[in-house]
Amino acid sequence: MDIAMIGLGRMGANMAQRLHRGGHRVVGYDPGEGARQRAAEAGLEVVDSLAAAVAALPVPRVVWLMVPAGETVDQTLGQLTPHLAEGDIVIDGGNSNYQDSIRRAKALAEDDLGYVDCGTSGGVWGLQEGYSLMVGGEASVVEQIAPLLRTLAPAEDRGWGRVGPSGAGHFTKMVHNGIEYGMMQAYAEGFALMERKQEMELDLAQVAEVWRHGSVVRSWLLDLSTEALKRNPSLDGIAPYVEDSGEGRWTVAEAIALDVPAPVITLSLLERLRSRESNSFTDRLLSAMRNEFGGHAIKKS
Ligand SMILES: O=C(CO)[C@H](O)[C@H](O)COP(=O)(O)O
Repeated sequence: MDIAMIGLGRMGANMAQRLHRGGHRVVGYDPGEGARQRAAEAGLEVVDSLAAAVAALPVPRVVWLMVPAGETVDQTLGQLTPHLAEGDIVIDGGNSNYQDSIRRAKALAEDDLGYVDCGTSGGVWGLQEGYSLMVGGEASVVEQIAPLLRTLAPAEDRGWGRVGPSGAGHFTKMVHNGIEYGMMQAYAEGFALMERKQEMELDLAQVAEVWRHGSVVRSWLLDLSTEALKRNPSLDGIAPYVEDSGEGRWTVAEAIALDVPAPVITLSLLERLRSRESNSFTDRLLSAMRNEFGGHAIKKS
Protein backbone atom coordinates (compact mmCIF):
# COMPACT_ATOMS: atom_id res chain seq x y z
CA MET A 1 0.00 0.00 0.00
CA ASP A 2 0.92 3.68 -0.21
CA ILE A 3 0.83 5.64 3.03
CA ALA A 4 1.96 8.96 4.46
CA MET A 5 3.54 8.84 7.92
CA ILE A 6 3.17 12.19 9.67
CA GLY A 7 5.52 12.47 12.65
CA LEU A 8 8.95 10.90 12.35
CA GLY A 9 9.98 10.81 16.00
CA ARG A 10 11.08 7.64 17.84
CA MET A 11 7.81 5.81 17.14
CA GLY A 12 6.83 7.24 13.75
CA ALA A 13 10.25 6.81 12.15
CA ASN A 14 10.50 3.18 13.27
CA MET A 15 6.98 2.39 12.14
CA ALA A 16 7.64 4.02 8.78
CA GLN A 17 10.79 1.92 8.48
CA ARG A 18 8.97 -1.32 9.34
CA LEU A 19 6.28 -0.54 6.74
CA HIS A 20 8.95 0.34 4.16
CA ARG A 21 10.83 -2.92 4.84
CA GLY A 22 7.50 -4.74 4.56
CA GLY A 23 7.08 -3.58 0.97
CA HIS A 24 4.80 -0.57 1.41
CA ARG A 25 5.55 2.82 -0.08
CA VAL A 26 5.90 5.28 2.80
CA VAL A 27 6.01 9.03 2.32
CA GLY A 28 7.26 10.63 5.52
CA TYR A 29 6.77 14.13 6.87
CA ASP A 30 7.71 15.78 10.16
CA PRO A 31 7.60 19.51 10.97
CA GLY A 32 11.12 19.21 12.41
CA GLU A 33 13.93 19.42 9.86
CA GLY A 34 16.20 17.21 11.98
CA ALA A 35 13.64 14.40 12.09
CA ARG A 36 13.10 14.67 8.32
CA GLN A 37 16.83 14.52 7.70
CA ARG A 38 17.32 11.45 9.94
CA ALA A 39 14.46 9.66 8.19
CA ALA A 40 15.85 10.51 4.75
CA GLU A 41 19.29 9.24 5.81
CA ALA A 42 17.61 6.01 6.92
CA GLY A 43 16.38 5.56 3.35
CA LEU A 44 12.79 6.80 3.65
CA GLU A 45 11.03 8.96 1.07
CA VAL A 46 10.60 12.30 2.86
CA VAL A 47 8.74 15.46 1.84
CA ASP A 48 8.77 18.92 3.39
CA SER A 49 5.05 19.65 3.90
CA LEU A 50 1.80 17.96 4.78
CA ALA A 51 0.38 19.02 1.42
CA ALA A 52 3.29 17.35 -0.39
CA ALA A 53 2.78 14.15 1.61
CA VAL A 54 -0.88 13.99 0.60
CA ALA A 55 -0.14 14.94 -3.01
CA ALA A 56 2.34 12.06 -3.29
CA LEU A 57 -0.34 9.45 -2.59
CA PRO A 58 -2.85 7.74 -4.89
CA VAL A 59 -6.54 7.98 -3.91
CA PRO A 60 -8.04 6.92 -1.59
CA ARG A 61 -5.21 8.32 0.54
CA VAL A 62 -4.12 6.82 3.82
CA VAL A 63 -2.39 9.10 6.31
CA TRP A 64 -0.99 7.78 9.59
CA LEU A 65 -0.39 10.31 12.39
CA MET A 66 2.32 9.64 14.98
CA VAL A 67 2.33 13.05 16.63
CA PRO A 68 2.10 13.99 20.33
CA ALA A 69 -1.38 13.41 21.80
CA GLY A 70 -3.60 16.37 22.54
CA GLU A 71 -3.67 19.68 20.71
CA THR A 72 -1.02 18.65 18.20
CA VAL A 73 -3.40 16.03 16.79
CA ASP A 74 -6.17 18.63 16.35
CA GLN A 75 -3.74 21.13 14.81
CA THR A 76 -2.37 18.51 12.42
CA LEU A 77 -5.89 17.46 11.41
CA GLY A 78 -6.78 21.12 10.87
CA GLN A 79 -3.88 21.49 8.43
CA LEU A 80 -4.32 18.08 6.85
CA THR A 81 -8.03 17.69 6.17
CA PRO A 82 -8.32 20.55 3.62
CA HIS A 83 -6.02 18.45 1.39
CA LEU A 84 -8.10 15.27 1.76
CA ALA A 85 -11.19 14.13 -0.11
CA GLU A 86 -14.11 11.74 0.39
CA GLY A 87 -12.96 8.19 1.08
CA ASP A 88 -9.50 9.13 2.40
CA ILE A 89 -8.48 7.63 5.73
CA VAL A 90 -6.62 9.12 8.70
CA ILE A 91 -5.18 6.88 11.41
CA ASP A 92 -4.11 8.24 14.78
CA GLY A 93 -1.52 5.84 16.19
CA GLY A 94 -0.51 7.99 19.17
CA ASN A 95 -1.61 7.83 22.78
CA SER A 96 -4.68 10.02 22.30
CA ASN A 97 -7.49 10.26 24.79
CA TYR A 98 -10.28 7.99 23.53
CA GLN A 99 -12.93 10.70 23.97
CA ASP A 100 -10.94 12.98 21.67
CA SER A 101 -10.80 10.13 19.14
CA ILE A 102 -14.58 9.68 19.21
CA ARG A 103 -15.01 13.44 18.66
CA ARG A 104 -12.47 13.50 15.81
CA ALA A 105 -14.00 10.46 14.10
CA LYS A 106 -17.42 12.17 14.13
CA ALA A 107 -15.99 15.43 12.77
CA LEU A 108 -14.15 13.70 9.93
CA ALA A 109 -17.17 11.53 9.09
CA GLU A 110 -19.08 14.73 8.26
CA ASP A 111 -16.65 15.15 5.34
CA ASP A 112 -16.84 11.42 4.48
CA LEU A 113 -13.31 10.86 5.74
CA GLY A 114 -12.49 7.63 7.54
CA TYR A 115 -10.88 7.89 10.98
CA VAL A 116 -9.20 5.05 12.82
CA ASP A 117 -7.84 5.23 16.37
CA CYS A 118 -5.00 2.80 16.82
CA GLY A 119 -3.45 2.18 20.23
CA THR A 120 0.14 1.27 19.49
CA SER A 121 2.40 -0.56 21.93
CA GLY A 122 5.91 -1.77 21.34
CA GLY A 123 8.07 1.25 22.05
CA VAL A 124 11.53 1.47 20.57
CA TRP A 125 11.61 -2.33 20.12
CA GLY A 126 8.67 -2.30 17.72
CA LEU A 127 10.83 -1.96 14.62
CA GLN A 128 12.36 -5.38 15.12
CA GLU A 129 9.68 -7.13 17.22
CA GLY A 130 6.53 -5.63 15.70
CA TYR A 131 3.81 -3.57 17.40
CA SER A 132 0.70 -4.58 19.27
CA LEU A 133 -2.12 -2.65 17.61
CA MET A 134 -5.53 -2.01 19.20
CA VAL A 135 -7.76 -0.65 16.47
CA GLY A 136 -11.03 1.29 16.77
CA GLY A 137 -13.25 2.44 13.91
CA GLU A 138 -15.69 1.37 11.21
CA ALA A 139 -15.01 -2.26 10.24
CA SER A 140 -15.04 -1.41 6.52
CA VAL A 141 -12.39 1.30 7.01
CA VAL A 142 -10.21 -0.92 9.20
CA GLU A 143 -10.43 -3.61 6.52
CA GLN A 144 -8.93 -1.19 3.98
CA ILE A 145 -5.83 -0.59 6.11
CA ALA A 146 -5.42 -4.22 7.19
CA PRO A 147 -2.30 -4.76 5.01
CA LEU A 148 -0.52 -2.02 6.96
CA LEU A 149 -1.61 -3.47 10.31
CA ARG A 150 -0.41 -6.94 9.29
CA THR A 151 3.04 -5.55 8.49
CA LEU A 152 3.33 -3.49 11.66
CA ALA A 153 2.18 -6.32 13.95
CA PRO A 154 4.60 -9.01 15.19
CA ALA A 155 2.91 -11.50 12.81
CA GLU A 156 0.32 -11.18 10.03
CA ASP A 157 -2.43 -12.77 12.09
CA ARG A 158 -1.39 -11.88 15.62
CA GLY A 159 -0.85 -8.74 17.70
CA TRP A 160 -3.48 -6.61 16.02
CA GLY A 161 -7.22 -6.45 15.87
CA ARG A 162 -10.25 -4.23 15.46
CA VAL A 163 -11.38 -4.10 19.07
CA GLY A 164 -14.51 -1.99 18.57
CA PRO A 165 -16.00 1.25 17.20
CA SER A 166 -14.30 4.67 17.16
CA GLY A 167 -12.53 5.30 20.45
CA ALA A 168 -12.20 1.61 21.35
CA GLY A 169 -8.59 1.44 20.17
CA HIS A 170 -7.44 4.31 22.35
CA PHE A 171 -9.67 3.23 25.24
CA THR A 172 -8.02 -0.18 25.16
CA LYS A 173 -4.55 1.38 24.98
CA MET A 174 -5.38 3.57 27.98
CA VAL A 175 -6.29 0.49 30.02
CA HIS A 176 -3.17 -1.29 28.71
CA ASN A 177 -1.02 1.54 30.00
CA GLY A 178 -2.82 1.55 33.35
CA ILE A 179 -1.93 -2.14 33.68
CA GLU A 180 1.64 -1.26 32.66
CA TYR A 181 1.83 1.19 35.60
CA GLY A 182 0.68 -1.46 38.07
CA MET A 183 3.03 -4.16 36.76
CA MET A 184 6.00 -1.80 36.75
CA GLN A 185 5.24 -0.72 40.31
CA ALA A 186 5.01 -4.33 41.54
CA TYR A 187 8.34 -5.29 39.98
CA ALA A 188 10.02 -2.15 41.31
CA GLU A 189 8.76 -2.78 44.85
CA GLY A 190 9.82 -6.43 44.79
CA PHE A 191 13.32 -5.62 43.60
CA ALA A 192 13.60 -2.81 46.19
CA LEU A 193 12.79 -5.37 48.90
CA MET A 194 15.51 -7.70 47.70
CA GLU A 195 17.96 -4.83 47.39
CA ARG A 196 17.33 -3.84 51.03
CA LYS A 197 17.95 -7.40 52.37
CA GLN A 198 21.70 -6.97 52.26
CA GLU A 199 22.65 -10.03 54.34
CA MET A 200 21.27 -12.24 51.54
CA GLU A 201 23.80 -10.76 49.11
CA LEU A 202 21.32 -11.10 46.27
CA ASP A 203 22.39 -10.41 42.72
CA LEU A 204 19.20 -8.78 41.42
CA ALA A 205 20.02 -9.31 37.77
CA GLN A 206 20.60 -13.00 38.47
CA VAL A 207 17.26 -13.35 40.29
CA ALA A 208 15.53 -11.53 37.44
CA GLU A 209 17.22 -13.85 34.92
CA VAL A 210 16.02 -16.90 36.88
CA TRP A 211 12.47 -15.53 36.98
CA ARG A 212 12.48 -14.88 33.24
CA HIS A 213 12.39 -18.61 32.55
CA GLY A 214 9.32 -20.54 33.59
CA SER A 215 8.31 -18.30 36.49
CA VAL A 216 4.74 -17.12 37.00
CA VAL A 217 5.91 -13.48 36.89
CA ARG A 218 7.93 -13.67 33.65
CA SER A 219 7.10 -10.89 31.22
CA TRP A 220 8.60 -8.45 28.76
CA LEU A 221 8.78 -5.79 31.48
CA LEU A 222 10.82 -8.28 33.51
CA ASP A 223 13.06 -8.95 30.49
CA LEU A 224 13.72 -5.22 30.20
CA SER A 225 14.27 -4.87 33.96
CA THR A 226 16.82 -7.68 33.76
CA GLU A 227 18.73 -5.87 31.03
CA ALA A 228 18.67 -2.61 33.01
CA LEU A 229 19.92 -4.37 36.18
CA LYS A 230 22.67 -6.20 34.30
CA ARG A 231 23.93 -2.94 32.80
CA ASN A 232 23.64 -0.92 35.99
CA PRO A 233 23.03 -3.10 39.11
CA SER A 234 22.79 -0.19 41.56
CA LEU A 235 20.96 2.07 39.09
CA ASP A 236 23.71 4.69 39.44
CA GLY A 237 22.97 8.04 37.86
CA ILE A 238 19.20 7.46 37.64
CA ALA A 239 17.24 10.01 39.69
CA PRO A 240 14.28 8.62 41.69
CA TYR A 241 11.83 10.67 39.66
CA VAL A 242 9.16 9.02 37.50
CA GLU A 243 7.33 10.95 34.81
CA ASP A 244 3.95 10.11 33.32
CA SER A 245 2.33 11.03 30.03
CA GLY A 246 -1.32 11.07 31.12
CA GLU A 247 -2.70 7.61 30.32
CA GLY A 248 -2.53 6.48 33.96
CA ARG A 249 -4.50 9.56 35.02
CA TRP A 250 -7.16 8.85 32.39
CA THR A 251 -7.37 5.21 33.50
CA VAL A 252 -7.92 6.21 37.13
CA ALA A 253 -10.50 8.86 36.16
CA GLU A 254 -12.33 6.27 34.03
CA ALA A 255 -12.26 3.72 36.87
CA ILE A 256 -13.86 6.29 39.18
CA ALA A 257 -16.45 7.26 36.53
CA LEU A 258 -17.38 3.59 36.05
CA ASP A 259 -17.33 2.71 39.77
CA VAL A 260 -14.63 0.14 39.12
CA PRO A 261 -12.22 -0.21 42.04
CA ALA A 262 -8.71 -0.03 40.61
CA PRO A 263 -6.50 0.36 43.69
CA VAL A 264 -3.27 -1.00 42.19
CA ILE A 265 -3.33 1.24 39.13
CA THR A 266 -4.40 4.24 41.23
CA LEU A 267 -1.65 3.77 43.79
CA SER A 268 0.98 3.21 41.12
CA LEU A 269 0.03 6.55 39.59
CA LEU A 270 0.14 8.27 42.99
CA GLU A 271 3.53 6.70 43.68
CA ARG A 272 4.85 8.38 40.52
CA LEU A 273 3.60 11.74 41.81
CA ARG A 274 5.25 11.01 45.14
CA SER A 275 8.56 10.22 43.44
CA ARG A 276 8.73 13.86 42.34
CA GLU A 277 8.60 15.31 45.84
CA SER A 278 12.07 16.01 47.17
CA ASN A 279 10.83 18.16 50.06
CA SER A 280 7.32 16.87 50.76
CA PHE A 281 5.02 19.32 52.54
CA THR A 282 2.83 16.34 53.47
CA ASP A 283 5.67 14.57 55.25
CA ARG A 284 6.84 17.72 57.03
CA LEU A 285 3.31 18.39 58.31
CA LEU A 286 2.99 14.76 59.46
CA SER A 287 6.18 15.15 61.42
CA ALA A 288 4.98 18.48 62.87
CA MET A 289 1.68 16.91 63.99
CA ARG A 290 3.47 14.04 65.78
CA ASN A 291 5.55 16.61 67.56
CA GLU A 292 2.48 18.63 68.56
CA PHE A 293 0.40 15.76 69.94
CA GLY A 294 3.09 13.51 71.36
CA GLY A 295 6.20 15.60 71.69
CA HIS A 296 7.88 13.19 69.26
CA ALA A 297 11.19 14.42 67.94
CA ILE A 298 11.35 16.20 64.59
CA LYS A 299 14.21 15.36 62.32
CA LYS A 300 15.64 18.77 61.37
CA SER A 301 16.34 19.59 57.73
O1 LIG B 1 2.51 3.78 25.51
C1 LIG B 1 3.60 3.52 25.97
C2 LIG B 1 3.99 2.13 26.30
O2 LIG B 1 2.94 1.24 26.19
C3 LIG B 1 4.52 4.63 26.22
O3 LIG B 1 5.82 4.29 26.43
C4 LIG B 1 3.93 5.52 27.24
O4 LIG B 1 4.00 6.83 26.77
C5 LIG B 1 4.55 5.51 28.59
O5 LIG B 1 3.64 6.11 29.46
P1 LIG B 1 4.08 6.96 30.70
O6 LIG B 1 4.95 8.09 30.17
O7 LIG B 1 2.81 7.51 31.28
O8 LIG B 1 4.84 6.06 31.62
